[in-house]
Amino acid sequence: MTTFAQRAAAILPGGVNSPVRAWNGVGGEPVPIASARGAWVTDANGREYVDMVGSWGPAILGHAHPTVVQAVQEAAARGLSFGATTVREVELAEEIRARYAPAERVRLVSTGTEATMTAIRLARGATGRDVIVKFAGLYHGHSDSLLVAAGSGLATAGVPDSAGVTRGTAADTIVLPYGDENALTDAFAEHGPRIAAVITEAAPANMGTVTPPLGFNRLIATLCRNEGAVFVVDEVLTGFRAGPAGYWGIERDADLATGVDPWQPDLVTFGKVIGGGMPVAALGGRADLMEQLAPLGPVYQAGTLSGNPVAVAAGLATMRLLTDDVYAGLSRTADALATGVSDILTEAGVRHAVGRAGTLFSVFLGLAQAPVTFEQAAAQDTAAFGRLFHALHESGVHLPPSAFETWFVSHQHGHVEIEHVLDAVRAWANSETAHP
Ligand SMILES: Cc1ncc(COP(=O)(O)O)c(C=O)c1O
Ligand SMILES: NCC(=O)CCC(=O)O
Repeated sequence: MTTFAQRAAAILPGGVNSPVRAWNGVGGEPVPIASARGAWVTDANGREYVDMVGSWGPAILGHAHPTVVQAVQEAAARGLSFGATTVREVELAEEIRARYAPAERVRLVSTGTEATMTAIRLARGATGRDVIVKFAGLYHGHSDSLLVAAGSGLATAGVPDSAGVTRGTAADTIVLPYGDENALTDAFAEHGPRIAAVITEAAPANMGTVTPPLGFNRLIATLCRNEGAVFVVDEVLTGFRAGPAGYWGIERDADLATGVDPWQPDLVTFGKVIGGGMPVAALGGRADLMEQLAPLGPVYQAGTLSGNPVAVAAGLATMRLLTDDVYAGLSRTADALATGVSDILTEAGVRHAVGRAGTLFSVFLGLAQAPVTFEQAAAQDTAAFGRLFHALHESGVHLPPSAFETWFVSHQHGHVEIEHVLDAVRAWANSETAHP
C-alpha cells in the first residue's frame, strides 16, 4: 500500500510545498494535518498534538480563533479580491504603524520573501549601491541575493547556499558571522561606500532562537547611518510576536528605561502574525525611502493579490486582538516552557542550552552555552534532537522538525498544554539518560 508520504512525494517535490515541512532533518514520514483549534493540531489519523509550530509563527492567538474566522468569512462573502484599494488594508497599515513607529509608510505584500526582496531593491535603488551585508544562519526568505549562508530549511539540510543563484548575485552579498562587531566594522572599513544595506533579523530565529548580543543592533544602525547604507530589520518572524513591537520594541523599551535614545531601523519587514494565518506581509520604513516606491518613485514593486481583502481581514482581526494581556500571557507561557524544559534536562543530566528572544525560544541539545553564531548553533547534537522530536511526537507534541527552528507558543497554550509538553520532555530525558 502506498503511504500518504509516498503519494505526496510522487507529485510534490519532497512531498511538500515548503522544505521545512519535510522531516529530512529528523527522519521519518510526516502525517498530513487535517485540522487545528487553539493550541492543538489533529492529523489525518485523528491524533491530537500540542502544536509548537503555530504555522511557523502566524498562529499567535491559537488556531481558528472564532473572531478571526468570522472576519474571514464575512470578508469572503463581500468578494475575494478587487485589485483596488480597500478601507481595511489602510486600517491594517495604520495598525502596524501605531505599534511600530519606524514604519512611517507601509506597503502590503503577500509573503515575507517579497517584503525582504523589495527592501533590498529599495535600498539599492535609493543608494545607487550594489552590495548588501547579511549574517550567516539568518533567513530572509528565498529571493536570490538573500539565499547565501541562509538559515531555516537550508541550515537544516546543511546546504546554506542555494543552487541557481548566479555567482554575480552571490558576490554582491557579503556574509558575516552574527554578533561579530569586528567583522562588521572591518566590512564597513573595506566596502563602506559600496554597501547599499545591512539586513538582519531583529533577533535571529532561523538557526534556533538567538539573543542578539547587547548593542549589536545599535552598532549596525550607527555604521549604516555613518556610511549612508540602509538598515533593514527583518521582523517577519519576530514582529508582533517576540513582543508587542517585535524585538526592536524590546530593545527600545530597555533603552528608554535607561535614558538612552533607541536605535531605529530604516526599513522593516513583517509577515506571519500580521496575516493571522493568511498571506499578508509588509515592508515599512522611513517615509523618504518608502516614497521611492512606485507609483511615487523609481523603484518598482507590485502584486495582483497584495492587500487581499480576505487575508487582510484575518490580519486586522488578529492584530486588534493582540493586547498587552495577550503578550503578558505569551511571555508567561514561554517562560514556563523554556525554564521547565531546561530544568528537566538539567535534572536528567542532558547537556543543553536554551536560546531566548522575548516570547521566542528554542532548545539546543549538546551545547553548554546558548549560541550566537551559526557555527556555534551548528555544533548542537542534531541526532539527539531527532530522538526528542520523535519521542514528543509519540507523546502528542508537535515540534518543528528541525533543530534550527524556534518553538512557537500561542495565547491558547495554557497550563494543560504546558504540563503535557513538560511530561513528554521528562519521559524522553529519562529514557535518553537510561540508554545514552
Ligand atoms: C525572518 C524571516 N524573514 C523572511 C521569511 C520569509 O517569509 P515567507 O516564508 O512568508 O516568504 C521568514 C520565514 O519564512 C523569516 O523567518
Ligand atoms: N523559521 C522558518 C520559517 O518560518 C520558514 C517557513 C517556511 O519556509 O515554510
